[in-house]
Amino acid sequence: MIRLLLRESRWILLASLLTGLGSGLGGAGLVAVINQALEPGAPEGLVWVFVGLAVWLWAARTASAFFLVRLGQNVVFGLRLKLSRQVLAAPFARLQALGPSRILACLTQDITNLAEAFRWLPLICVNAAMIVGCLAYLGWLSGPLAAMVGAALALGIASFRLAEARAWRGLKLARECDDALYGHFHSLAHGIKELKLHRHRREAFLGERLAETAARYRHHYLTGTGLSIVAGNWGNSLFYVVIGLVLFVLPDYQAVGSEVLRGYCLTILYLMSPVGGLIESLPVFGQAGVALKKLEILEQTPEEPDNPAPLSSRLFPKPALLELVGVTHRYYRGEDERSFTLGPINLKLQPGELVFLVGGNGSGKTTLSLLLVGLYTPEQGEIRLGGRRVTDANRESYRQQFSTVFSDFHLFDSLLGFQGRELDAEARAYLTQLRLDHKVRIESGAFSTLELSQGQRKRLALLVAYLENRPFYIFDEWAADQDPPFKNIFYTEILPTLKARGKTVIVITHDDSYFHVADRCLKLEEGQLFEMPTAEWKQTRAPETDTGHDWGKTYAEISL
Ligand SMILES: Nc1ncnc2c1ncn2[C@@H]1O[C@H](COP(=O)(O)OP(=O)(O)OP(=O)(O)O)[C@@H](O)[C@H]1O
Repeated sequence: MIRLLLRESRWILLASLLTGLGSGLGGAGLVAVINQALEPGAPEGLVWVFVGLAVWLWAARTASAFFLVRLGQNVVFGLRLKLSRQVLAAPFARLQALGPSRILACLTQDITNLAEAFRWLPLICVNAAMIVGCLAYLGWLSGPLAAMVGAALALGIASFRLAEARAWRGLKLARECDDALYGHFHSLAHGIKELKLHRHRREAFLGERLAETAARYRHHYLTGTGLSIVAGNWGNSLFYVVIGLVLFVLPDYQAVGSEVLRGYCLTILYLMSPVGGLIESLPVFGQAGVALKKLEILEQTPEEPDNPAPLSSRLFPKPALLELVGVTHRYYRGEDERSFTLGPINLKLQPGELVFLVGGNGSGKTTLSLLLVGLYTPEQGEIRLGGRRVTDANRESYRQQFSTVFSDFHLFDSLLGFQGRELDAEARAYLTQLRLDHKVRIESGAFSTLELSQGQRKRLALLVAYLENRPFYIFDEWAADQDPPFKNIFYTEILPTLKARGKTVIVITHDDSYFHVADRCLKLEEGQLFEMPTAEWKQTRAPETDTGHDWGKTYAEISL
């Protein structure tokens, strides 16, 4: 963590450490002054030294705390952005393997634990400086007495180190439970309907899952922090042993004189507060250490090369032929489970082609679409666009050729990443066409609401895809949530219009009554891709539906 701090801003750190040290030494000086004031015949001007030291202590403590809190927040801010960037730069398959719960736990819990440690950091510095100052004063009072206190401190530290490994293990196990807890909270938030409607399921979820994991967390956390507290307090109590020894057991030390003994006892009692503060902070730092280790999972995730080329200098020609040559993708799972392999896939998609992709559940349609858009990297074979091979160096640019609405799409509350003065007007025209104008308004690129039905949300996602205006479109079962009139509009107006604009459109669908709309129908069976014979799908007829709509005309009017 210190390395992290140093990297962020070594000058603020240095300033805060110096002021922390100053405040600690000021505290020790204050004890010396108090001790002197208690002696008969204390010098007259001592009161001004006392006032000066008190003011200095206040100023140094405030400055040190201010510097370190600021530094801590800088680090937390930097870490939040850095880790979010790292998540965005990690390969999609790796993020899928990590799972959302682990990523969320890192981005929230671990950063919070680090922030908590930074909150404690100023106190640690002040306390450490105070301990050093008090020890120096003790040394000045009596060398042998200071050696005894030093020995008690060393014994305390050694016993803490003995317990530390087990304490660390407890905190680490507690942190592992965090990942599972986030998974349960995710189920709680997203499965609320299913849990409310089924009493036994709800009780099993609460009792067997959530409570069990939360109890495991509590057990490991208490083991971790409990050991730190016991070992730390044992170290602190050693000071009483030292005071008792000197006052009642070792007569030689009584020979040093009552003033020295009083100063000695006073300083030790004063010393116990900073030592106690240090002990209290140890579990917090233990947790921060565990958090840093966990964050390494994200930090060590390989990054995809970022291609900063502006969109105007696209690497791929338009319109372009998209080719998949011997492309495969495999999901690796546990030894005992059957793994799924897609491909080898050989496929050519011409510009302006409208292609339907069909197949049973689990046949590999979504996997193929993830390969097509460049979110998965082919394990074997290659993808070519306009004759140019897609590689790590140009994959980022390649992905910018696709507009998608996946079945698990996400809607942002505004048109992020879009520019242009006509944006609102264009978006509003589409809202009207998508029959959403009575539900959603768009102001400065922001949607007034996302509280919509699933079918309406999908229409909004379609609107975003339209505005993107890219050469390739992929819709994953888009029409599944649409009412019959709008399903008809989608297949008979929206898709042909996109085709007419020269877009290559891939539609994953089970709507066999609309297959005739397509130029080609591809079928996936257990990861193998076939071209369906035209006779099998060209005869299909759409159900009679009056839409009262002319999408093609509107689309042309809005003119992307
Ligand atoms: N992230 C993953 N990890 C491991 N296996 C996966 C993963 N995603 C999908 N699979 C497996 O790959 C196979 C193909 O899945 P895919 O989602 O591509 O099918 P699909 O044709 O889109 O199915 P559906 O019509 O149900 O959406 C399935 O057997 C599935 O179990």
